[in-house]
Formats: sequence, structure tokens, C-alpha cells
Amino acid sequence: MGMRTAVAGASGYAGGELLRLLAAHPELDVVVAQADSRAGEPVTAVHPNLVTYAGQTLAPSDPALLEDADVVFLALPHGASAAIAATLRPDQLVVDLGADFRLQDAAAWERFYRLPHAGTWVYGMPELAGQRDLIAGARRIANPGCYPTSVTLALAPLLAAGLVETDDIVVVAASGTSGAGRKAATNLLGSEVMGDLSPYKIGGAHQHTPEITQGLSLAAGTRVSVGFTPLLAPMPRGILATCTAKLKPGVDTAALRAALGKAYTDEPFVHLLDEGQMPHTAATFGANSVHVQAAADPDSGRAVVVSAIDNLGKGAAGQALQNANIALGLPETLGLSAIGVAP
Ligand SMILES: NC(=O)C1=CN([C@@H]2O[C@H](COP(=O)(O)OP(=O)(O)OC[C@H]3O[C@@H](n4cnc5c(N)ncnc54)[C@H](OP(=O)(O)O)[C@@H]3O)[C@@H](O)[C@H]2O)C=CC1
Ligand SMILES: CC(=O)N[C@@H](CCC(=O)OP(=O)(O)O)C(=O)O
Repeated sequence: MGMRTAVAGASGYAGGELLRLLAAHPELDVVVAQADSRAGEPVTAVHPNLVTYAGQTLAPSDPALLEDADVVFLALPHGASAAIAATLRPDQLVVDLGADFRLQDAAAWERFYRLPHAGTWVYGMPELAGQRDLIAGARRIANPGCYPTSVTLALAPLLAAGLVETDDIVVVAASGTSGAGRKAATNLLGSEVMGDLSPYKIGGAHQHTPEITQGLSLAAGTRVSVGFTPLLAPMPRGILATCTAKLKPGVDTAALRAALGKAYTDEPFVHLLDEGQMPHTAATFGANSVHVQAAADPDSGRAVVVSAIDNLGKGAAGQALQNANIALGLPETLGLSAIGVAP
């Protein structure tokens, strides 16, 4: 028997992906899979792909059921984690996939989420300088958002190396529909999304803007300014983030690629693609990987870095499991794959 593991929000998209990954994890055993409105339904009725859970039903969202777990993953709507987390013991490892504990700036949290700020936990982005050491041994981890994962990992090495300016970062990122969660599915009917590409929350209104700013400012060592525009793309999974920033004088493509290559050479999940190869969301489908490509545009004087992730993989459940592995002292890659499903 491995460590007793609970997933709250197991009927959702992120919770379902966690169940899928945990089914193949040799050290973590799912003993509780909780739902809310779908409690009592068979796991396979909600997630038909999860055949190894046949015969198991989704438990109700009663925090008392989490008491016996060594490891608790919370995959709940924003604002729902704090009350549950308050009932858990300090020795239990808790990884929150929601936004509740990600931001250090309480005012920013309250402005973008319109709820009281619950606190700040260790930010679970292992590849961001300094974070892996903080995650190791932590018992409360705030798992990053999907867009912030794709953007921060694309730009952080360039900011850390001082290759780009910090005052004019512009990001346009397209997400697949599962990013909006299962609950939003009624608003994302195939007939409305298929064949369409559309922005939303334009003008700095997206709730991930302060989280992207926080991560990039940490990398830069100074406060950065970011303009972020999200798009909804007609695909079930995946984020493609196009990130640009003003080049410092004399910086060329080779310098950008050298900084990214140096930062990620030993990273199992972040891959700087060979020159000329482009990130494809489909290549990260089902994996915990990040694919990155960069070029300097000498005419506009801007660095262009493009990254692809699976929003439910490195953008949610995969990164959550990576963080749990690190916190528990297990091999970081246990139960995770860098190899996506293609085509
Ligand atoms: N989807 C994504 O790509 C990503 C999601 N996340 C984050 O993960 C979390 C879950 O997202 P996602 O899976 O997409 O959302 P879903 O809407 O698909 O799932 C939400 C889950 O939470 C349960 N739930 C809803 N309300 C409550 C409540 N009051 N108490 C307990 N359980 C409740 C739902 O149960 P039921 O359905 O049974 O009512 C369901 O299991 C969110 O914080 C989200 O921001 C993070 C990164 C990426
Ligand atoms: C396509 C889509 O709607 N995506 C969601 C992603 C939010 C999300 O998943 O939230 P966290 O990553 O912060 O937990 C959105 O833009 O709000």
C-alpha cells in the first residue's frame, strides 16, 4: 500500500486528469475521490476513460473524508479550497490546483477574484529559479494556473539573464475549451466553439494577469509589466502562448536560445525545440511537457517566445503531481510522461 491519496473535485476535468495520472503512480493510492453535485455516481460514468476505477463511486464533498489521507489534491472552483484546507492537518501534503493560495498580493487577488484572500502557499512551479527547493518538504503547495505556466516558463530565463526589457511584455495565448472546466461546458457547446477563434477578458481583465506578473517579476528580480490577452481555441486541450518583449541592444536569436537552453537543459519536462521546429499543442497532449521556441525579430526589436502545454497536464494535474513528488522526496518524474499523444 502506497501513500493514501485523496482528490477533491474528482468529477471535474482537472480532478479527472489527476485520477488518470494517479492510476499509474506506484507510490500514491487513491482512497477518496470526491465530487459535489455528482457524488454517488460511478467514476466511470463521469470519466469513461478511467476504466481502472470501475466499481468505485464518487464520494460526497465532506472534508471529514479527507482526514485519513496522507496527500490531498484540491481541484475545486476558485474560493472553495480555503475552507477545506483549514480542516486539514499540517502534516498532510495539500496541493491546491485552484488559485486561492497562489498570489502574494492580497489586493490583486481580491481585485481579480472578488473574494477575500485566504493566504499564500509555496508556488509550485519547480522550474522557476528557487522554487524547487521551497517545494521540497513543503506541506502546502499552490499549483500554478495554466496560462501562467505556459507564459512564465517561456519568458523567465530571458528576464533572469537580462536579455529583454521588463516594461513592455505582451502575451497572446490560446487555450482549449477544457481550460474553462466541465461546469462551463454548457456555454462552450461544440456548435459555438468549433470553427471559431475568439478573445475574452481583453484589456488586462484576465485573472491570470497578476499571477503572470508575479512569476515573471520573481524571475526578473524587479516588477515587470505584462499585457495579457487570452483566446478560446476550438480544441479540447492545449495552450499556445505567444510571448514578446523588447530586446536589449545586441541580443539575437542565438542569445535567446542559449539562455533557454541553459535554463532547461536538465529539466525533464521543459524542452527547447531545435531551431526551425515549432511548438504544437497536440505534441504535448496528455503529457507534462512544455515545448518552447524563440527567435529575435530584428525589425520590431522584439523577442518572440512561443510555448505549448497541455492545460490539464503541465497546466494543472501533471504539475500538481510533479509538485507532490518533489514535496514527498520521490523521483520528480514518477507517474509522469514528457511524451505527448500524437497525432
Ligand atoms: N481546467 C483546467 O485546465 C485547469 C483548471 N485548474 C483549476 O482546477 C480547479 C478545478 O478546475 P476544473 O477541473 O477545470 O473545474 P470543473 O468545473 O471541471 O470541476 C470542478 C470540481 O469541483 C467540484 N465542486 C464544485 N463546487 C464545489 C464545492 N463547493 N465543494 C466541493 N466541490 C465542488 C465539482 O463537483 P461536481 O461536478 O460533482 O459538482 C467538480 O468536481 C479550478 O480551481 C481550476 O481553476 C487549474 C489549471 C487548469
Ligand atoms: C479557456 C478558459 O476559460 N480557461 C480558464 C482558465 C482558468 C483556470 O483554469 O483557472 P486556473 O488555471 O487559475 O486554475 C479561464 O480563462 O478562466
